[in-house]
Amino acid sequence: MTVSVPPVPRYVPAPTATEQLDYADLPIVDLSKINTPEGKAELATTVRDAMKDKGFFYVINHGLTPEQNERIFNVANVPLDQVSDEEKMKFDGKLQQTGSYQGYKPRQYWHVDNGVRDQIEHYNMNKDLHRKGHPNALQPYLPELEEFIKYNHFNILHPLLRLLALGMNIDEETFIPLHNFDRVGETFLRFMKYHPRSEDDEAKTKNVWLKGHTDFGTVSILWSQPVVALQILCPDEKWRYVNYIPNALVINAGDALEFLTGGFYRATIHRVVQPPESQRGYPRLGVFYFGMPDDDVKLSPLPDAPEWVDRRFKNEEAPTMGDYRKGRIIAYGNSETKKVDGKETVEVQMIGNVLVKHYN
Ligand SMILES: O=C(O)CCC(=O)C(=O)O
Ligand SMILES: [Fe+2]
Repeated sequence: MTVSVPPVPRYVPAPTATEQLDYADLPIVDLSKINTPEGKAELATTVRDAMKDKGFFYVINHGLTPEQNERIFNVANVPLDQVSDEEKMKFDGKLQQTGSYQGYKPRQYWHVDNGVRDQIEHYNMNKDLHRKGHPNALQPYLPELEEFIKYNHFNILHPLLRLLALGMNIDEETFIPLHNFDRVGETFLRFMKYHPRSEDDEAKTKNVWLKGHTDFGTVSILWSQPVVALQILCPDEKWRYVNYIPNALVINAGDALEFLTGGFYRATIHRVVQPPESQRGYPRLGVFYFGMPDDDVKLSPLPDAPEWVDRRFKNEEAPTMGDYRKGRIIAYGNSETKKVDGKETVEVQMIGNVLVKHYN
């Protein structure tokens, strides 16, 4: 980091889980290999296969040190822990009115299941940090957050988008102009805290903290943290845990990448459940960078994309990223979903012309 780093209270996460759990077997991508032509070619194949076969993979050697990682989790805790409820209300993002993730999402904003509402709080910052104001406690950290956002954008998101394009045998720059840093778009940084829940809530939701969903952008970057609770829906229809690798990133594709590539890459379904016994009673703090195309990008398959097998809409009906993300954000956890015949656990809703599924 080149900016000054003022002191920050330490965030101590839960201890590592002691249980043997059913973990998804996910590939590990060493991003430092991208710096040579041979390494880059090798990574393009690895990333393509990982995304197509598993839908999720880890990234290591992304260039930030374990100390920088620890620092960002300390800073992430500030807007959640060091800001009064009154000030939080002032910076409420009112997502379901604005269709935009900027500001706070308070607890109990979404319906999970059987009348139970969520216990998740987050603070979201647009890639352009200066588009909105921020709580007082966060002010000293804005310069380093700006650096962190740029790091995620240019040193992680863009390189991954290049590898994903190379993996399709198309021009490696294909996705880059769609993910401009300076254009209007929703790509954002999220600090997210899951608070422990009552036994009653766990029973009524069958331990589901965040319902199964696909992300709506192109590439989601999760900064790995120790509380094991994220699960992915595997091809054999079993939910498996994503394991914790210190200072790794967990990467997955969202709807916009599926739409732009005509289904070459598919958005992966994932959810968050109650952590195992050894980590119960602890909060779960997460740091995420959600990449998505600029608002005006039309999400129809690119000219170079292969024939779309499980087509989600006609090309001429493709939404723009702006309209699609607004629709998804406004509807999430708030509007009616319909159970799919014969499948108790799958619910659907229409976002414009796009059928979206939710899973329990
Ligand atoms: O908390 C996690 O690990 C995943 C969160 C998530 O899926 C999301 O915010 O879209
Ligand atoms: Fe997600």
